[in-house]
Amino acid sequence: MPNPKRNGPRNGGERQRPQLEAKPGLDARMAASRILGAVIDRKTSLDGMLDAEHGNPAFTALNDADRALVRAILQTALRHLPRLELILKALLDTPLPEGARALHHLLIVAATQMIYLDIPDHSAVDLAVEQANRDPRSRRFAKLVNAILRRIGREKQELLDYVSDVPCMPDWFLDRLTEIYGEDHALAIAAAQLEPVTIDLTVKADPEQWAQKLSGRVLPTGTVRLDPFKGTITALEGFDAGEWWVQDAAASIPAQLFSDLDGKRVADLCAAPGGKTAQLVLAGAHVTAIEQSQSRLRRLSANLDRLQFQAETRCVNLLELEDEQGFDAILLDAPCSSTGTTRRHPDVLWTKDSADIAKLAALQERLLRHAITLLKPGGRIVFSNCSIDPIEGELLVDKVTADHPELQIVPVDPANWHGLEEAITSRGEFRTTPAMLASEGGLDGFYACVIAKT
Ligand SMILES: C[S@@+](CC[C@H](N)C(=O)[O-])C[C@H]1O[C@@H](n2cnc3c(N)ncnc32)[C@H](O)[C@@H]1O
Repeated sequence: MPNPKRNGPRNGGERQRPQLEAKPGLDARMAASRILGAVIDRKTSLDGMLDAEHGNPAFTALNDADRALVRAILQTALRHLPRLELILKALLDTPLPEGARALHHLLIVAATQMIYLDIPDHSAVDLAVEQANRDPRSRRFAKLVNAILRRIGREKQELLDYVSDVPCMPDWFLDRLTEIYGEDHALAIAAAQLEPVTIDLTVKADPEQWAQKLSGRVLPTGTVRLDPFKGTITALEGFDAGEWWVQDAAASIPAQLFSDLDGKRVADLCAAPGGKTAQLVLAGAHVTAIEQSQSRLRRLSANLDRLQFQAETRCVNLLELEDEQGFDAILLDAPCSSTGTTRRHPDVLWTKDSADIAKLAALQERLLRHAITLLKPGGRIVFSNCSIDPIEGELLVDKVTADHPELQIVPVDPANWHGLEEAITSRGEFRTTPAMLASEGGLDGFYACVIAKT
């Protein structure tokens, strides 16, 4: 047999590639495996890789239906990762070779489809075996892939029962939550993030009427929570007319913690994509929206345009912002670990660790200390973020207020928050976790605190 590599291409220099038969759905599964690998092994955040224009090339090359499939596979796989890994471990006589990461990801993707996404077993198995055969790193394991996945098909229910009590979080995070909230609450948070994701709207006016029109209900935050529906959000009544915007119930709390904002000069310091800017404008404030990312600021402006809202926008690093006049009120919704949003962003727990949380807390402390210098005496600042670790919330506020006798926490009045009393701390801060408002389907984890400057 001649060695094609040594002899080189024969027809005028053009290399002949074997034509691989196109298999519907195979490209999507290969993209899902590759992106899963980037999340787990290289700690790359999912959002960027699933961006329609600038995302991972394996994703952007897909049609809309395949993109939706990849999203569903990845969200589901990352939500259930510890259970899926335990199932694979139970089915393997010996562990996979350490470097066989492509094989591991391929098996997780196929198992996700068979166990959690109701894809017919034969189709998932065929495609996974084909995928293994097409990848030189996994080819020699094609028979193993076939055997393991067929067993999953046969023993699905037993396997699900076997892992049903396993919390779907990395150990370091579950340990940290247990330390903060106690074991029961920590396990409730782990369970809550497996619940179906809810869609919440903040409406300009009349939530009851919008809840009726769009088939939803009004939550204690005034948010309209939609019943599960098929279709696209942008096709719903009121979207084009700018009557509402999508915003998780918890994310709507911080901007509601100011008292009268009418006519006040208010800074929204980490503003994009602008959900809270819109609330401040709606409350009658003259808003200056500060955001350091040009592309995110463009998104904020587009969102405000749709809502027919106006705000001054400035693309600047908050740490370099100066303002002689001073603001009457400031909202600082700081960049954080986002550990309260794992229902929607399950990759967070696999791409961040405790060192990231500490780094982000240090950044937030600098941002808060600078924000205080921009506030007029007599003004109020609301500090918030979507982390559920007090290092980024309660403890950080303690540290900063301890150095500033002119700052005091203004307690939130539980009487104004019927149904959410459990989310108000003894000091009067807001502290939601995904395990709260359980009868309504939960909400994101958030921290928010009102601080007055004398
Ligand atoms: C948690 S998001 C804000 C969400 C926003 N408040 C909302 O409700 O739609 C944090 C934002 O802060 C921006 N950011 C981070 N560091 C910043 C800085 N030093 N100066 C200005 N903006 C910053 C990020 O680009 C990001 O858009």
